[in-house]
Amino acid sequence: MAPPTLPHSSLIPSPPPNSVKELTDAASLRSVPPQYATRNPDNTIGIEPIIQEEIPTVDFSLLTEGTPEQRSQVVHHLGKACEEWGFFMVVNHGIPERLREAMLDSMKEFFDQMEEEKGEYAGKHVTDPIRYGTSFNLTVEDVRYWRDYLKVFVHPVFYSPAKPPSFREISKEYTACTRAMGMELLRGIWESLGLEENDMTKALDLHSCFHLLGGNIYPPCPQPELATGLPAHSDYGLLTILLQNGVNGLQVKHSGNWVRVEPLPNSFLVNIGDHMEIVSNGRYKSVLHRAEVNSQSTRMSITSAVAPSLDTIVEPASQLVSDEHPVMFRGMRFGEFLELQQANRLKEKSILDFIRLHAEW
Ligand SMILES: O=C(O)CCC(=O)C(=O)O
Ligand SMILES: [Fe+2]
Repeated sequence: MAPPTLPHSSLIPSPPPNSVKELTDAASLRSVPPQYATRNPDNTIGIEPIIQEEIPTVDFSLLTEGTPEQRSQVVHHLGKACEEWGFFMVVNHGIPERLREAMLDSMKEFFDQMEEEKGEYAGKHVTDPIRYGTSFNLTVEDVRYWRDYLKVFVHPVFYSPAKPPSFREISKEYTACTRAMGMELLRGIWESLGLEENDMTKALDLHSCFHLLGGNIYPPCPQPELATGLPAHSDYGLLTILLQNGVNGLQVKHSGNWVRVEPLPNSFLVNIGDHMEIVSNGRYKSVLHRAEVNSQSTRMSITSAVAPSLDTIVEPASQLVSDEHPVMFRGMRFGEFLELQQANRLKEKSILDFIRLHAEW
């Protein structure tokens, strides 16, 4: 990939910044440093079109408070959204707007701290319960992505950074609400596969489910056409519930095209993760998504990944395996999958492909 043309002063070697925030706060940048130039806008070969399309919407209130007919309709709709998109918007979820705003504000306050303060959590390993960093995994990447992150384990054991002071209480409430929503969605999704709810809780040990709260910040970028917020990847969990700060940038892959996501006000975005693809024996596939950056506004997203317990060996549900649909994946302990995903380059669905036994049907 040809590097972009840079002004002479940018060629003086300097230590790489600790974070994109540090890089962009320090000076008014006119161009992106070479290691962040992950795209070549002149190379149009292989670039897929980006389109606008309506994303499925799920009315959560009908799942929890609807009549039996309404519930079965919404379960059917949910199943279709999982099968055709692996991605949907959730409306009427009942999580107060003040809590969503407070979570975004508190996450912003975390990123606004001095680098030394955040550096306390500069985790080395995926099993560190609080991990602050930049890009995806600097030890295996030779490029940098235009995002900083915070990842916090919030279940089965709840952790929180000590600062900002509001973080603990807000993230506790926020994660309890999103986990409850995630469990309800999982019940509906499981039902849409014709499976018993109890089987799911047992098979995936959901009482001890692994829940990770993530924060992403994508500061304004002087050359957004050269940089990438996050490259195409799937998430490892069962479901990811995403909230953004009103600045768009997420794209999902649908029927071979990239679709720009413009969420409805007050909605959450939900995507299917690799472990749903595994347990459903490939019926509901994890969706590729990526984040682009822009030159105007700081984008932030908060992710809640709900996953099996770390010690569960996840394999396809036996009820979904038949002569016609042979077993698609070998079983793997969820914790091991997580370590593999986090220790390698972020590249599409490469970790899922590692345990795949057959080509997709
Ligand atoms: O910021 C976004 O919209 C996407 C974030 C994401 O895909 C992730 O954290 O895995
Ligand atoms: Fe993701």
